[in-house]
Amino acid sequence: MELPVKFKEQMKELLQEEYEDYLNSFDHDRYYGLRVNTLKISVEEFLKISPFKLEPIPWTNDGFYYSSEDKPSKHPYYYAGLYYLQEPSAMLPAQVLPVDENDIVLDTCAAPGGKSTKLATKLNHNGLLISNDISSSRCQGLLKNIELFGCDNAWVTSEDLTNMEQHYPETFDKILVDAPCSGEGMFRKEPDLIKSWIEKDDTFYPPIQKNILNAAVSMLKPGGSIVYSTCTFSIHENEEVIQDVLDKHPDLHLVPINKIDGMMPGVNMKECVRLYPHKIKGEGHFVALLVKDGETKHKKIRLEPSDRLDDCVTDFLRLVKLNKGAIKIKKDKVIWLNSDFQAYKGYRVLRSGLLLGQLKGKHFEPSQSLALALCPEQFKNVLNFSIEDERVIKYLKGETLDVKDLDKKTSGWTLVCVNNFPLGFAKLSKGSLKNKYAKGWRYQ
Ligand SMILES: C[S@@+](CC[C@H](N)C(=O)[O-])C[C@H]1O[C@@H](n2cnc3c(N)ncnc32)[C@H](O)[C@@H]1O
Repeated sequence: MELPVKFKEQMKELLQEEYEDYLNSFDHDRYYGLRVNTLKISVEEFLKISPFKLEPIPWTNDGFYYSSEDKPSKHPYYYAGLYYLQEPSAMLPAQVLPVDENDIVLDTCAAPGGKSTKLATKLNHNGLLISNDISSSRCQGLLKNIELFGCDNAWVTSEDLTNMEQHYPETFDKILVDAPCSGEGMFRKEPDLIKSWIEKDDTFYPPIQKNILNAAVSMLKPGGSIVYSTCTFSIHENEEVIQDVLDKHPDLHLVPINKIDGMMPGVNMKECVRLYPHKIKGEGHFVALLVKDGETKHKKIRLEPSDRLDDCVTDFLRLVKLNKGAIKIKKDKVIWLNSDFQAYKGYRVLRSGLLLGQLKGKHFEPSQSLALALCPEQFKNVLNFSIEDERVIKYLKGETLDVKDLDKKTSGWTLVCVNNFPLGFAKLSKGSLKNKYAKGWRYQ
């Protein structure tokens, strides 16, 4: 891999005698990481059923290295949302943010959802997660990952963060800013980033990062915490951005992040963490944790009453045991809400809570997101395949299946599971399974 001369000079100045070790890290393959979805399964239970050989990632409680020969994205457990595939160093920022279960959390630059899905596991179905990203195309992937993970307490929104600032002063208990950056830390994993690094000089990202972080800080409640992270080494995009926000907000201070073996402090900012590929088993990253002076208070949630529901929705809901919340109709969509968070006019909201399903004329079709947010005990009719059953992949491909050997009696809406983990819905009739697995989610 040919690194740009200017980049090499910068790294030499930054790393001094360690520079050669850094260059040698390019001779080593990148590392592959998987993070267990503790909304669906404990780490302990996952390790018992894991089809892959896993080795713990030292800085997370739920992350593991897997081998490049394994293909976890092709396994039915991936389709059941049991894990997220994430570069190991990228697991650190959300791990560091101290989320409490009833917090209102904002993930400012969230797509495709690596860190949001971790924040959702920390909330454990409580509180509220606002997962936002300026790019509406990247938000489609974010939405799918939020749904696959079975998050029922998340909003997915697509807004320039600096537009949100004036509408939500001191609103969020915890905020993550995983800022857009020049990506120097990912050159080994994604060599294509080198091209865009050459095109943009080092004055491009810092003003964007400073604007995003300062906007985020103004939306943070007193007593709240904020994590700023990038996957780059540039001091202009890391320590200088932190210094700028500290200068502008005297009520903000840095909190030291525990350094595990191989983690380095920030440059003249010992509280922060720098991850280098020659020091740890992962790619390059920077993480800072900041706290705003004061005391956070959780306000009591006042849910609006549910809307009047069509008979077809009421009939379907007799099959489901939902947790406490309000059911709202938005055009043809039926949504379950557990928060009283309000959107301002013009705020682009892709999802506000859990999509239960859609009205199609006089019929109600339950959604893929509902199936993934349930556990089998919450649905009346369940059809469970064993992990070895070849019909699992056929179901994920959208095929109609003969299931007489498993169930001859059930008719109507059925939750299809693998090893008791929901995959999607089907309609059963006399042992024949009419597939309702969402088209855009199918196995390829
Ligand atoms: C490093 S990526 C985020 C990765 C994500 N946090 C994850 O873990 O999967 C940075 C993101 O910032 C978004 N972004 C850039 N400028 C933004 C802005 N002004 N407001 C909100 N999001 C922005 C980009 O679209 C991009 O998806």
